[in-house]
Amino acid sequence: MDTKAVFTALYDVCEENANFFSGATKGQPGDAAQRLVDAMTTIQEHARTLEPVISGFAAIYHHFDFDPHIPRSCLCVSSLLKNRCSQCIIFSSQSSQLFTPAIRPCLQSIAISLVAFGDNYKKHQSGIGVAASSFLTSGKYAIDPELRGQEYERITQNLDVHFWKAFWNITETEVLSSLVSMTATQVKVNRALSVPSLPFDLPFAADPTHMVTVSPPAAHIGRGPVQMRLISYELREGQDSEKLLALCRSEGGQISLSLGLKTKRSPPSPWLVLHFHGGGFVAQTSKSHEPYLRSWSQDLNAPILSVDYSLAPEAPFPRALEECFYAYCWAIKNHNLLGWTGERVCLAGDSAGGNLCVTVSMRAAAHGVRMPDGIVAAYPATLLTVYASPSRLLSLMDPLLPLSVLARCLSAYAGTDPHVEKQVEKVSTFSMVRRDTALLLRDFKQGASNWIHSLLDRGGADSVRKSVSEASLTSPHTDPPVSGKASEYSLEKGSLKSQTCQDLGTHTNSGASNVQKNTSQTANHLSTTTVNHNSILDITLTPESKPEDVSFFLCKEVDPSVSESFSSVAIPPPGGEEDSEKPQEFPEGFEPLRSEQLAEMNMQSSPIARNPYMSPLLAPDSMLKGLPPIHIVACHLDPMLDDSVMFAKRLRNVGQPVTLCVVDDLPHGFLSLSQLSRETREAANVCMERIRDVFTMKDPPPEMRKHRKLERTNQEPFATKRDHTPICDIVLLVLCCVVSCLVILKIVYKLNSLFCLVIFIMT
Ligand SMILES: CCCCCCCC/C=C\CCCCCCCC(=O)O[C@H]1CC[C@@]2(C)C(=CC[C@H]3[C@@H]4CC[C@H]([C@H](C)CCCC(C)C)[C@@]4(C)CC[C@@H]32)C1
Repeated sequence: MDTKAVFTALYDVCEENANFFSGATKGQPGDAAQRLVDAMTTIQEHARTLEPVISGFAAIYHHFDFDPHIPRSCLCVSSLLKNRCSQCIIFSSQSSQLFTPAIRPCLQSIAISLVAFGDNYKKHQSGIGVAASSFLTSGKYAIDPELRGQEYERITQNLDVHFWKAFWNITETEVLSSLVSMTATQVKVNRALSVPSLPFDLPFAADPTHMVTVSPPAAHIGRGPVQMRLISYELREGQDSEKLLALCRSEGGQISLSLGLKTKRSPPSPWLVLHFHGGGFVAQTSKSHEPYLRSWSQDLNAPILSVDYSLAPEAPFPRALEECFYAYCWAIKNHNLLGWTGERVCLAGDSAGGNLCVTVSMRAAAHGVRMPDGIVAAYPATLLTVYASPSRLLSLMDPLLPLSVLARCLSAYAGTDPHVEKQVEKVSTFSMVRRDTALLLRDFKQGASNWIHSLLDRGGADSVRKSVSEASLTSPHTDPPVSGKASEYSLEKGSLKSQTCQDLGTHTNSGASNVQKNTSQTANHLSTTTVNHNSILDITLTPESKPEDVSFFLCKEVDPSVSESFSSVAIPPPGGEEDSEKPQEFPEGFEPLRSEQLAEMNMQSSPIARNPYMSPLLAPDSMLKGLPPIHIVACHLDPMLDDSVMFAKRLRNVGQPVTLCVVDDLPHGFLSLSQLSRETREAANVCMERIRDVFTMKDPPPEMRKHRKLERTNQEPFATKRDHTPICDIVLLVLCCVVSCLVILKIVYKLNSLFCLVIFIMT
């Protein structure tokens, strides 16, 4: 990268903008324009102090490349800096400018929905009330980006994981899920299953005459059925068997099997996709991911079994892993019920689900059962520790997955979330919609008056905002942890420790690794380590354990080739001895811009996050060697892109078949947006093609080890499907209709009462 050119371009952009806003072209600058001019000058000053530091880094960037053809996110970040950073810093609400134009409106709509939802979160008792009120309040956020930015900041920094759970599950409400269903591919089989957790045997892969017992999930929340969903475009033999029907769970009256009596049964498919959904380990279900799963099922002509694993913070690590592994083994054992011959199975998942694909395979290897035939992981989370990387810096302005939210998901999954201790009344949007609709009109009135108030009076908007902030201060969600709870945390952690160790293996220490060595140094008195040649468990679960003082160290270990270059740059390891005393120093003259919002954010990840079953990027070579071929489909604007590149490099270095595809200009989570634009649909199709490769490939050819990069072209390379109507338009249309109907109903109701009164008086 030509750092000099980048900085020159940045100075020019700032200069141009400053000249423009300083009124060189049109009269006197106003207050807002003056702020922009000042911001441009500040950016220029900061850039001047940063230039030498970045030039130093530029000399070693290439050590982090997967290979020279895949531009690293360093480059992406700097090109963003060059082109758009000034815009983003100033217009926080415009961070969606980073993304491909087609999905910008969707991201903006999601951001508006988020702030409106945050505004009404906990204020209303009925689900429809929250929805209607959010819809009304969204008006003020749509027209006022600055207000939106402020509210977005308040929400992302202060609201806890239960808020994110509620918002991320919003598409599971009946209204939205029916809408999504209507626009998605229609499938013959869509069944929610509840598999009782009982131990069973599977053949030992190396010697099928021996059996391995698969124990049911037990960590944290005890034994309970494992939930999954079977999706199949065609009805296949076995899928309507008595045995499978007995496992069906009801989904609030929804028809889960749409077939007539005469529906033809196709023979079982030789392929099965076992899917683990994303959602930060804390939210979403197979239902939220149905749209793209249904279309994959059609295009791949294969059944898909998607696992609804238990979610954090109620069920932290390793519960989800245990359930997904159990579901994997159950599917192998019961292939005839799924319309699958048992031939090829591909694990597929996005984000948190990508993590589970890898860790389930690691577990299958550790247990000696059959391995999956391949893994397709979309923007997977492979390193769940807190350390900075260029792509992670993107999360500072990622509209879908901001840094504070990542940190919350992490502590929820690691079992260190303080909010889980409290009996929080959860806002389950799904159940709320059924509540008394009498609350609706009250909420509706309140929302409408807030909105009108905010439109008529800007001061009014401020007071609404203030009352929201005050409410959030007193809300149980944002209370700081009570000190008296500390002992309870350690108790809980203690139990987690024993469960995890017992469950994830009782190996002997036969291959000490550096990872283990380092973590033991960190918290020597309470660490529990069981290590053998193919598994490491290092669980240090103490409230006293130090923060991430080894993360930098681990970074170097992940890729030893970079350690020398790294040490030649003077970066102090985070949390080092000197560091813990002094605050972080910045280059001379550099004054970081600070948010006025007080954040309640825990940036210290528990040492459990370094367990390879949680952060597969930290697994020793021996554990990676047993994995099946892995196809990673990452994207440019993903905070976890660097982790994916490093993971792919590690796999390649140990001789594992791996492909890495980086999709341009799309955000983390593009699969969930696949119905919204051509670009996201193409990217989803790339994932599907990788799954097809797993099914059709005989042995991984040498070129598997090479990367592939998807360039966006003007032709439609994956034009297998018709264009869908953009779902957000439909959502908006339907919401408009619902609100208009309600208004009409109310008017009719009032007129009716008036009419009755008149009749009464007349008679
Ligand atoms: C300086 C850098 C320091 C970095 C320190 C980082 C520390 C933490 C490191 C690692 C921790 C990793 C933790 C776990 C990672 C999990 C990743 C992970 O699984 O992330 C997923 C979380 C859910 C989500 C955001 C996502 C994808 C798609 C999103 C969905 C798209 C549409 C959906 C809307 C609700 C639709 C609304 C429609 C409306 C009515 C208009 C939306 C937004 C729901 C949420 C998902 C990614």
